[in-house]
Amino acid sequence: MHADEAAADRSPKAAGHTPQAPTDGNRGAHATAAFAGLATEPGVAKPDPILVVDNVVRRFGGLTAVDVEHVEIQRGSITALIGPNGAGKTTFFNQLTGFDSADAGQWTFNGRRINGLAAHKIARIGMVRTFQLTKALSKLTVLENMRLGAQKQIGESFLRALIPSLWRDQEDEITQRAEELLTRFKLDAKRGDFAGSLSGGQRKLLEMARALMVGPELVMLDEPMAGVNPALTQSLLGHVKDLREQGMTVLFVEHDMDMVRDISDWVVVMAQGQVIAEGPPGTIMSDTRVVDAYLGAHHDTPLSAEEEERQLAEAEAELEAKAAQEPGPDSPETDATAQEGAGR
Ligand SMILES: Nc1ncnc2c1ncn2[C@@H]1O[C@H](COP(=O)(O)OP(=O)(O)OP(=O)(O)O)[C@@H](O)[C@H]1O
Repeated sequence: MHADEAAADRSPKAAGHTPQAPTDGNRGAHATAAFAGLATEPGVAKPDPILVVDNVVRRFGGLTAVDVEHVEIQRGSITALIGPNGAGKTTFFNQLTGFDSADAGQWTFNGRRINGLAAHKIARIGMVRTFQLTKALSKLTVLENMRLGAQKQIGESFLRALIPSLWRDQEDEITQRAEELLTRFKLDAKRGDFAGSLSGGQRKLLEMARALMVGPELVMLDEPMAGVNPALTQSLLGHVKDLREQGMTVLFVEHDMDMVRDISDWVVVMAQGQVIAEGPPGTIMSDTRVVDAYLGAHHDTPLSAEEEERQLAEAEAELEAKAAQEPGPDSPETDATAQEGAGR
């Protein structure tokens, strides 16, 4: 069996779930169409959500880092999760993927409740994530990192331990899949290098490739562009779009608004732990709630030309009045000050 197929067999798709993604190679257009006509309000229901989140709360002492009432992530789409620093995006990712325990809330993946499940179990059923700071193990080679990604996420089965041939077959499959992914991400030439020798961007690629080892349905990327040099930016963007083309759903946290505008079908905005807005990228970027959340202030509407003129004239008059009160350059006071300064 082809390694890709093997991985797919482990996914919930093989367990009977049938995603409604089209197969005509234009999933971007289909994703956009899926959002057409939706209200751009926080918590709006999606036509075919893969992830549904309800009332998730995470507190750190007196600080409520996450307090998300309801959010749905549309299957087969690329959804961006944006918000100012400290909005709670990473903490929210940590709750959903089992890397931290929420104080309250429940969420379902493909209709199955997964709150309370351990991170590796969530990964095994098809929901994986990458980290803001890459977790590649620097003293292991690129290939070993890939293989470890699969092993950790697939886990040890009783049957596998009992039947050595089954074990070897799976080892071969894992290596084959790792090699294929490394080729796809143009890291094959680096397979024997220590992960620690890779550039920031290559590490991001390795992390993304490693996440794909389990054949996931939902890929969650935490700031995929952070620390990536411009030469690799396009390549990374291409890989993210490619995930959607292959039928996966992508949810990513990002500060780079060019990337958000370029690749996302839908944008969810968080501020102070809550979802404050949702909508298509074009609409969201001009939403005053979003602008306010980012700039942390309320803004006046732009000044009219007359008002601008009036305020300028007022400021100039004020400056002139101040200058008239101040001593001139030839005054004795100024000379004394100048001599004082020269002696220091
Ligand atoms: N382990 C922790 N202990 C205490 N406070 C924490 C912890 N993790 C996060 N926080 C706090 O929770 C809030 C949300 O942080 P979080 O990192 O989730 O925000 P973010 O939106 O991902 O920010 P950024 O865009 O800067 O990564 C912040 O005020 C942060 O200081």
